[in-house]
Amino acid sequence: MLEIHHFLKKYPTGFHLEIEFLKLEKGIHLIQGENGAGKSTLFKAIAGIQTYSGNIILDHIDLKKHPLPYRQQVNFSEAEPLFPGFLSLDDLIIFVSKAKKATENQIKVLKETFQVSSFSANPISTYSSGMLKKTSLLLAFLGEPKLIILDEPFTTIDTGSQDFLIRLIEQKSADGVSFLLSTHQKAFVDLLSFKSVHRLLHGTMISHQ
Ligand SMILES: Nc1ncnc2c1ncn2[C@@H]1O[C@H](COP(=O)(O)OP(=O)(O)OP(=O)(O)O)[C@@H](O)[C@H]1O
Repeated sequence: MLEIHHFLKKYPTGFHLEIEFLKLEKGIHLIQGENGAGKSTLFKAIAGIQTYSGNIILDHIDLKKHPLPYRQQVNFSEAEPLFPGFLSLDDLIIFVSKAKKATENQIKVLKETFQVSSFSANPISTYSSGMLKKTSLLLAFLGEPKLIILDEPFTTIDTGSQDFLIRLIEQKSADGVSFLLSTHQKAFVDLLSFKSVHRLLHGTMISHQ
């Protein structure tokens, strides 16, 4: 499904993340690591919003050679999402649905699932942190991605929302969608069945299974 070759990302601060080779088969994958280990850096690169050296390939599509078809297949919810405050979730749904080719029915189901209808027409500047997180998570499920990257998806959302997010991930995974997840919350590691688990340690990746 996803292959990474000769990956290198260096920041001016001196931090560098290096992955010689990584192959992830279809399934749910966990990336662990302490604060600052490089998880978000890796996720942003795989999502196509971070420069890097090397190659990232999803189902034979190289991100650098074919950025548009690649990005059509990969959705990303950031750990701390930022959106223009004057837009509403409904505005973002219209924009992202066009880019990701989401159907009206899918939008309706996702709005019901994430229970966002009470605030989705309001400007994002008025959202609580949980509403903002739901906004980012909902957008990550739009369209027909092959890979959904969820960086710390369980933070700030309430326990009911955490439960339905687990179910949604399992359901989408059963439909053939792969996931790349990070979480500092151990309880969720035990709730999902991971195909592989990897740990980043000072910019180096150690694979456990
Ligand atoms: N834009 C940037 N410019 C310079 N350094 C950065 C930048 N973004 C991240 N870093 C550095 O890269 C390293 C890895 O950061 P990253 O956000 O990828 O870690 P993380 O594993 O996601 O951490 P956390 O668990 O705290 O979210 C850190 O040392 C951080 O300071």
